[in-house]
Amino acid sequence: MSTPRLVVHRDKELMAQAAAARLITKIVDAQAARGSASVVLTGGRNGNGLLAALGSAPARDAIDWSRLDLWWGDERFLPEGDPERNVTQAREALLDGVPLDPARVHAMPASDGPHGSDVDAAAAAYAAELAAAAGLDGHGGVPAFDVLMLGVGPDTHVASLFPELPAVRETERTVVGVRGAPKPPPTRISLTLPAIRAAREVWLLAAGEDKAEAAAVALSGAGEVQAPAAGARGRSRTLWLLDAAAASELPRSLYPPSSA
Ligand SMILES: O=C(O)[C@H](O)[C@@H](O)[C@H](O)[C@H](O)COP(=O)(O)O
Repeated sequence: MSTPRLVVHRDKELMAQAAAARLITKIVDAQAARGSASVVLTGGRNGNGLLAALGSAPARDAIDWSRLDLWWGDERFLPEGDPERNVTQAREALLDGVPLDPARVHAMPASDGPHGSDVDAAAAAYAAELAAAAGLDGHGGVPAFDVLMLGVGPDTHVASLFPELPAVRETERTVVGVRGAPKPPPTRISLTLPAIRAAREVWLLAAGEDKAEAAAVALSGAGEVQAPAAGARGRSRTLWLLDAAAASELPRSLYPPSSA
């Protein structure tokens, strides 16, 4: 697993804009190299802020939207179209404004979909969809994601993997149902750490004072069960994209030289 590298930006707006520019370049390079790109989106304010920044980026249409596969790291298990669903918020922030191939937008099942209220069946269906798309360069039953993005919770959760809860301890399955999540709504679907760690690159987004303690804990050697963000590593790169407020409690030794 790759060692986390940090980039600290002045504020959360600049972090979102810089992360969006970074994502555009990553997608364009992947499409040039392999003909398509595969990205895992995250819910939350930082994740949606990045999508909104991408939508207003001058270079956004350097991306061939028709050759982009989008997946989700987690989803709130709510009815289709619920404003609290991550896919609903992503559509509003960006997706409805760009010419994606609908067949390549892989939303996680809703609670009024074919699996009804059975969140475990819905999670298993998404795992099967990932496995079917894994292909020859897939890894551990999921596609070789070019970038997997994760917002970081104040308690160090990523996706819907919360400290000490069963989902963060999962070592076999790639997708699980989550009940009793401390962040509402309580029922969710989430990629597991094995699925997250199959990604080529994992980018963790942490902006705001309320993430300072989580960043410091996750980057200071905490275990992944106590601090799930600590276990979110990419096969070739792990990048923490922070603003100064979220980086304010990091040990000075962890600060990247450029932001000293
Ligand atoms: O479904 C969700 O709620 C998200 O996927 C969750 O993991 C989020 O990314 C973090 O809680 C950070 O959220 P903020 O960026 O809003 O702080």
